Amino acid sequence: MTNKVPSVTFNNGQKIPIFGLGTWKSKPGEVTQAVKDAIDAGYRHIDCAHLYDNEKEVGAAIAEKIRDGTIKREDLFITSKLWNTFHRPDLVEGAIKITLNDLGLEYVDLYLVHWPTAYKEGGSLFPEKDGKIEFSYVDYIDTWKAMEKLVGKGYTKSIGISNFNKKQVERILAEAKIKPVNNQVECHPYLNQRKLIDFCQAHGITITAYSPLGSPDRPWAKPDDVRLMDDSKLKQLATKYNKTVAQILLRYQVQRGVITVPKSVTKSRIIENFDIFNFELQKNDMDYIDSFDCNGRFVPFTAGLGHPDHPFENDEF
Ligand SMILES: NC(=O)C1=CN([C@@H]2O[C@H](COP(=O)(O)OP(=O)(O)OC[C@H]3O[C@@H](n4cnc5c(N)ncnc54)[C@H](OP(=O)(O)O)[C@@H]3O)[C@@H](O)[C@H]2O)C=CC1
Ligand SMILES: CC(=O)C(C)=O
Repeated sequence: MTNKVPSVTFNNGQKIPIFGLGTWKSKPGEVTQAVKDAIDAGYRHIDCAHLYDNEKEVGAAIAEKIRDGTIKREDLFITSKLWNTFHRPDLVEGAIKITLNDLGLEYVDLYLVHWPTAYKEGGSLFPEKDGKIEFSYVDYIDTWKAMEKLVGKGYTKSIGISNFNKKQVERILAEAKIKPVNNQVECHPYLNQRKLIDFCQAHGITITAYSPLGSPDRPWAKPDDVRLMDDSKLKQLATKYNKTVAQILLRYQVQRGVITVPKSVTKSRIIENFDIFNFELQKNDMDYIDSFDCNGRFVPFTAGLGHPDHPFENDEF
């Protein structure tokens, strides 16, 4: 295995390792060990969010790996995300301070607006009334202006967006003093996001692929749902390259210049997923994988359905 992870350069000159560890659904009791295992394996990029309810335990791993001399803070790239209940501009600084306090850090490297859709502020992360999510209608442009202030205050090196569609990215670009550096979106062969990637990259916005393995542990998965990692065409490619399906899926992203953050709490898989920098998919196989696109979303964001800013309801991409 090689520890040489290429990086991608943002429009502000900051570099992000093209490969990192996802932490959604990683239980507080297992994520500290997973992050330590990942750092020991060579990962230097961890993808976090207030929503994941485990930032304290991620922070404990970071602190331990700094304490034992494996890494310095500046060797790491830490991303976190502003949750939907904190979109009101006066809540944004408080939200990042909670995250920084939980992670035990003075700054994050990248802070993303998690979704363009605001929820009712103040209480539960999924505020509900009569079985429906209670929305708020804060314009994400106003949220973005508050995000911009976080950079000047040193709480984050860069700011970006997540789950924003083309029209929403265009609106941000038209208003921004600081351009987003990154749009983190679901991306894998069944939803290859070619159009959104081309659009964002043309405007200097990098893409991070979330759920690159098809998120088999997503809470709403049903037993007979399609499983990306069971795809027979991907299995054939894995055999051809003497790699696993997961490694083919991850290599596909990094080879097209897309940052990716697979989640695992299993040490052997954490090591396996990282072992993708010593082989190359042939151009015809990259094109073949591109042809699997079928607008297949594993994270449809039903908790935002009906919100005027829902990113997947009305627009082509
Ligand atoms: N911005 C956003 O809105 C979103 C961001 N994300 C981010 O992206 C990350 C990754 O996406 P996520 O949805 O978690 O799903 P992934 O596609 O990364 O899949 C994770 C699942 O795959 C399993 N797995 C990992 N490696 C292997 C392997 N080599 N072989 C077989 N199974 C494997 C894991 O199991 P195990 O852990 O048991 O090993 C887990 O069940 C998230 O954790 C989060 O950080 C995700 C969704 C939305
Ligand atoms: C996992 C995640 O980031 C969601 C559902 O917003």
